Amino acid sequence: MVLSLEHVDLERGGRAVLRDVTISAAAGSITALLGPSGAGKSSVLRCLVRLEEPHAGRVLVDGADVRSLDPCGLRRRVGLVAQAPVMLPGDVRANLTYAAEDLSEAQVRAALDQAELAQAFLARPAAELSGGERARVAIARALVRGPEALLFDEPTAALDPARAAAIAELIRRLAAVGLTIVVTAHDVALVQRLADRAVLLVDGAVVSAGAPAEVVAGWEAEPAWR
Ligand SMILES: Nc1ncnc2c1ncn2[C@@H]1O[C@H](COP(=O)(O)OP(=O)(O)OP(=O)(O)O)[C@@H](O)[C@H]1O
Repeated sequence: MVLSLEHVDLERGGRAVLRDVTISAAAGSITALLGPSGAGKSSVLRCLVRLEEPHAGRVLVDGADVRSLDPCGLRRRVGLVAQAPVMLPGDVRANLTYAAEDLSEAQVRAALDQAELAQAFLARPAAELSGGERARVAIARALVRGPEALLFDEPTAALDPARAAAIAELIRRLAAVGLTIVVTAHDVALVQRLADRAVLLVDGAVVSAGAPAEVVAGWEAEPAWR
């Protein structure tokens, strides 16, 4: 699935959050959105699943304007893994199937496998999970409907380096099976290790886009952005 924003302007409370943003993420690739806090990275993800409506421009999923798609159908095809995933009371199974009683056992087990969690986790109380395990449950939850793309908001921000590396490898494997991935990050090491392409956003505008090493070098050369 190809995800794109074309000349998107987004405002909140009369303030410009995204300014003429054009981004395209190729099928089966990993695109990293890099930039300072408040640059608009999460807002790009929110536009892609239509949690935000741009004031100008278009958001396209495989060439179709998201406004022409049923929002529930869109969110089945494009999964969002939030920055601080909320675990609901109950066990991991309940966390995977809430508001989705029609899911089959096979779908639940496949999502757990893809998130590289043992099936025994299904019966574990979600409240008892470690940070890394929660991250994987959140990924399984986003995978359970068989999406074509996954959006990650700072997937490794709360994890220690070893767990962060493991989640980065998992994201790589998901792209390798064809999922289109867009990930927001502050962490330049993660961007370089993970992404096929990087986009630097500053104050709501795209400042540079291209090979991760080049985009990161531009970011590091400008201390005011960090
Ligand atoms: N619910 C909201 N209401 C009003 N303004 C908001 C809201 N959420 C975010 N903003 C503002 O929109 C701008 C972009 O926020 P966004 O979360 O997209 O940035 P970000 O680059 O993802 O930042 P971070 O790295 O800190 O998560 C910021 O100035 C932020 O203060």
